[in-house]
Amino acid sequence: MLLAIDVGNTRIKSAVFEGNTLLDIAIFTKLDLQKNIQIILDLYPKTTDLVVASVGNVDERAFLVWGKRVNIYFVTHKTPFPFQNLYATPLTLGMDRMVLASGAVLQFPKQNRLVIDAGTCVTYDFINNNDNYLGGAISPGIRLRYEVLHGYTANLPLLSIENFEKDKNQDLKLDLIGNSTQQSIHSGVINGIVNEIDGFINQYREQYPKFIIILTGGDADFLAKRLKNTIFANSNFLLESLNQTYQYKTKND
Ligand SMILES: Nc1ncnc2c1ncn2[C@@H]1O[C@H](COP(=O)(O)OP(=O)(O)O)[C@@H](O)[C@H]1O
Ligand SMILES: CC(C)(COP(=O)(O)O)[C@@H](O)C(=O)NCCC(=O)O
Ligand SMILES: [K+]
Repeated sequence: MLLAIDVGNTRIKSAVFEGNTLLDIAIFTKLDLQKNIQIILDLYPKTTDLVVASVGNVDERAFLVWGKRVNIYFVTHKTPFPFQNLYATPLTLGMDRMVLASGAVLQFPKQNRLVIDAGTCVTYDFINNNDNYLGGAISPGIRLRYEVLHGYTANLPLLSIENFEKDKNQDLKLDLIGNSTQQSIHSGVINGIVNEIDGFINQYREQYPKFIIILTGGDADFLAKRLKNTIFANSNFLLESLNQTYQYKTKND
């Protein structure tokens, strides 16, 4: 059994795998890291490997306490990946984006792929049908958008997706024309991000008529329902990709 750990900028996501089968998931913050890993390893004593990919500021040493019990592997730029990295600054490419690209290549062979990860940031990653990683884009995620509007102005309140869902009584429809400060902010953040993602997809389509789209990250389900483009959301894609990247590395070392 393998425990995959994805350290993002907001949360830590972890999953236990038996081969390719995902058995369990746990999401927690950095403060609860030690406690939660201990709980998972006690629940799944057959875990032999712990694989970590991080873009957050968690010290690698936090994991080493389990070094006697399991093999610990940190995914790095030296890890073998199933694609050629054409990013002009490959060493600054986020480890999460590399793992997503890896999962896209391993799960969807021989096609153009666009991976959209809506987490702290929204990241776009494009890997073409020759398995060349080309790059993509980075923009602020939903929570970040709400927070900067409040943090960098004198008069805007701090709102969130939770206010939005409560205010709108889970209604999927969001007014284009916000008729209050609150509704204007929700329109700007939610309509803004939805239009951004649909707009990106449409622009990619002008250059690449055919590609598959993978939408993942903490806001994937929320966004998938609202996009004009039909997209299958898989919140676990990064964790699944981490498991597959480790299997690929084991075969190619
Ligand atoms: N319980 C939660 N705590 C924090 N963010 C959440 C939660 N549920 C959903 N989200 C959304 O998920 C996003 C963070 O996604 P996530 O994939 O965990 O980010 P990261 O990988 O950058 O840590 C936030 O923008 C927020 O809107
Ligand atoms: C862009 C990111 C901050 C996204 O982080 P996340 O939203 O997944 O927490 C991360 O992938 C990162 O630190 N990247 C380094 C820069 C780059 O990928 O070019
Ligand atoms: K992201």
